[in-house]
Order: sequence, then C-alpha cells, then structure tokens
Amino acid sequence: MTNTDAARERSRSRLVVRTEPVDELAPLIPRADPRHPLLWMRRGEGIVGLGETLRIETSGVDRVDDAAAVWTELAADADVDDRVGLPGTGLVAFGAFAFADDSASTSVLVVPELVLGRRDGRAWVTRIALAEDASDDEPGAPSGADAAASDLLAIPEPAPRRRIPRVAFEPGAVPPERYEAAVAEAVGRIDGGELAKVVLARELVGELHEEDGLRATIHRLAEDYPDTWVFAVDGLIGASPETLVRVDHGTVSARVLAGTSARGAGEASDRERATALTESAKDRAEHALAVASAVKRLEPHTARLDASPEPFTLQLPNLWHLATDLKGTLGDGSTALDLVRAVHPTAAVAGTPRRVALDVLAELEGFDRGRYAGPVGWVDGDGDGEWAIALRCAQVEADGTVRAYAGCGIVHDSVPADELAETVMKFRPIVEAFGG
Ligand SMILES: C=C(O[C@H]1C=CC=C(C(=O)O)[C@@H]1O)C(=O)O
Repeated sequence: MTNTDAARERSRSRLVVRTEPVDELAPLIPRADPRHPLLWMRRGEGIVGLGETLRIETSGVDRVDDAAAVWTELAADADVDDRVGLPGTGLVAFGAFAFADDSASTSVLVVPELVLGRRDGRAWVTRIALAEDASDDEPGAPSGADAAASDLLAIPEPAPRRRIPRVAFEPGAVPPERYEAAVAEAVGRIDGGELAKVVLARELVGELHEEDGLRATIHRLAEDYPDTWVFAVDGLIGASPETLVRVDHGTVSARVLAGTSARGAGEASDRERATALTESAKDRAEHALAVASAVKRLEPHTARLDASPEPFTLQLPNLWHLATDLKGTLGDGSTALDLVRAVHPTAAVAGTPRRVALDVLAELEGFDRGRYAGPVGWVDGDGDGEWAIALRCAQVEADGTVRAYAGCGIVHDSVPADELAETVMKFRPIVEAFGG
C-alpha cells in the first residue's frame, strides 16, 4: 500500500474539526513544538500547528494532484464547526512538496491536532481529531465532535526563549568552484541557443545537535525578515520572500521575484543599487521570464489577472529583488493546491523553456533539491491557502543533518563569480538563523 493509499484509507475515517475564537494568542512562535515545528507566519500573524492527526505523503510526477485528491475527499467528509470563518480556520493542513518529479524526498500534507492562529487581528484555536479515535465506543463516551472540542491537546504556554543553535555549514555536493563551472557551462548552453534561462543552486551542509530545538532559529528568521513568509513544515525551515500563489475567497495573488542586487553600505549607495537593478537589462530579462511563466500558468484558471505594470524593487535586509505582484479572480473554482500544481515550477526557480531548463539543471547542479524551491504553505477545507516558494531555507533531517540551499537565475550575460556571490547573500538568512 502506498502512502497515498494509506492516507486515503485513513481519510475514510471522518475528521472532526472545531474552531473557536480566543481573546489573544500572541506570541505564536514560543508555542510551537521545538522539535517538529509546524508554522506559517508573516508580520506576526499566521498559524502554528501542534501534534499530528493525519499525514498525507506523496511522491513522483503526480505528487500535488495525489495530495489534492486525498485532501478534497477529507474536506468533503469532515464534520466542521468553524466559529471564526477566516481563511485558515476550520480544517487546515501544512504542506511541503519536493521540487522535482524524480526527487527522493517525499511531499507532505500534515493535519495537526491543534492549530493556533492569528489573522487580521483575530485569534483562534482549531482542534482536529479523527472521529473514530475520538469516540471510544463506551456508553456515555463523548461523540466525535464533543471529544474533538475537549482538550485533546492543551494550548501550550509560551516557552522561554533559548539561544540559537550553532551549526557549522560546509559546502555540500557542489563546492564553490564547481558551481562557477556549472554557471559558465549554463551560459555556454544559453549562448548556443539551447535555452534562455536556467536557475542553478548549491547546498551547504551542517549538523544540528539534538538538544537544540528549532524554535530559536524560527524566531530569528521572523525577527530579522518580518516581511517574508516564515515557515516550518516537516523539518523544512525558512523565510521566503516569494509568494507562489494565494487563494482567498475567489481571489488569486502571487509575488514573482527574479533579479537580485546586494544592498549598498550607505543610504545613497543603497538607493543607487536599487536603481541600477531596475535599469539592468540582464535582471529585467531574467525577471520577465519568471513573470511570463507564472502568468501563462495562472491565466487559464482566472477570470481576470493583473500584473503590476513595471517591476518594483523589494527591499530585504540582505538584498534587493526585482518584484512583480499578480492579482486576479478565480475563473474555474480551482483550489490553492490546483494552482500550486499549475504554476510550479516557475522560471524563478527552474528556467525557460521549462522542460529544457529542468533537464539542464538536473544535469549541471549535481544534487537532489529535495523540497528546496518547491511549494510550501497551507490549504484549508474550502480550498483557500497560501503557498510560497521554499527559498532561503534548510531541510533538517531526522539525524540532525541540515541542508541549506540557494540558487540564481542564469541568463546569457551572467558572470560565474557574481552568481556565486549572490548565493552567499541568499544563504545569509538561514545560515545566521542557525548561528553561522
Ligand atoms: C532561486 C533563488 O531565488 C530566486 C528568487 C528570487 C531571485 C532570484 C534571482 O535573482 O536569481 C531567483 O530566481 C534562491 O533564493 O535560491
């Protein structure tokens, strides 16, 4: 029986879900599980999951479709009492999908037992249980809904803050010289007309000691990069500035990023860098390909889709990005997972043309990306959800191995040493959050 079959089997048992408003839950991060954190947050709002009621694991080319099919069945059968009614209340799952069809990493949707959430200034608690587990056949035992509503898992008190762990990172499968050689090779292929753009990444590897939880790392990311999506799903931890797709009551939005510059040392030089980025033909070309790929994939699902007319500069503490926001209305009732399936992988993380770029990056990169550059986020029972591209992140394995990733879009005038330097800037958030 595959993991998807097992999840489908389990999904026959009904989920019982109850969401209730609470006065206040701040702060969220100190309530997260330090060893297996489930978290999605931006500017202090988001959701934290505790415990695990159900897990859907998929892999291969149909990993998103398979997960979406099980999710749709689960949501249709769930017994939901949602007294808040915001996106992310009621039934919800946190998810992370592998980047590549042939990745050895699994993709997951995790349904927690307890969700603590905050959005638009409102706070809530959701309890999710399996009806079977919840109602113990004994006479007088509570029904599923009542059992789910009772304290199966108590709301944890905020834990005191601990120091961030000290992880010493070393280059992984791709040493810096080999990365530069791969960039040079990619430029050659681009000049030869094989493709227009390919995104090449490299990895750093370190070791996390068992006594160090992940809460302090998440705290650091959220504090230093408050405007990014800070996430923790099944060991994948990061702070991504790039919204793959958001679905909220029939509206669709995305933020496409491609094109990067270092921050300047002083205010004037910082502004100059941002201006130079908006005027750089190389970065604009790289950016335009990323926007075109997202628009092409989203358009068939939207009744209307608008893009900001000109790319703007997005300021992050470690760098500047060229950014374009997409906003529209759904035209075909797609769920967030349907759109994740449609749009991944964009040219911001793969390249153009997509198929050729995926082959070239698989050949030149020399390692399995796992869930790096894959979709990470959450989906609720109505199909609403928020998904980022898993960037500026690391995967923490069960044995404590930590793999951090960063990549760059390569176009015909890319310079290998500059791209290597850009990966160093992109590694900064995650390396520093692990004490590096
Ligand atoms: C692939 C990454 O970034 C992408 C997103 C923004 C800017 C990018 C760039 O300028 O190359 C990349 O396309 C990464 O951070 O690992």
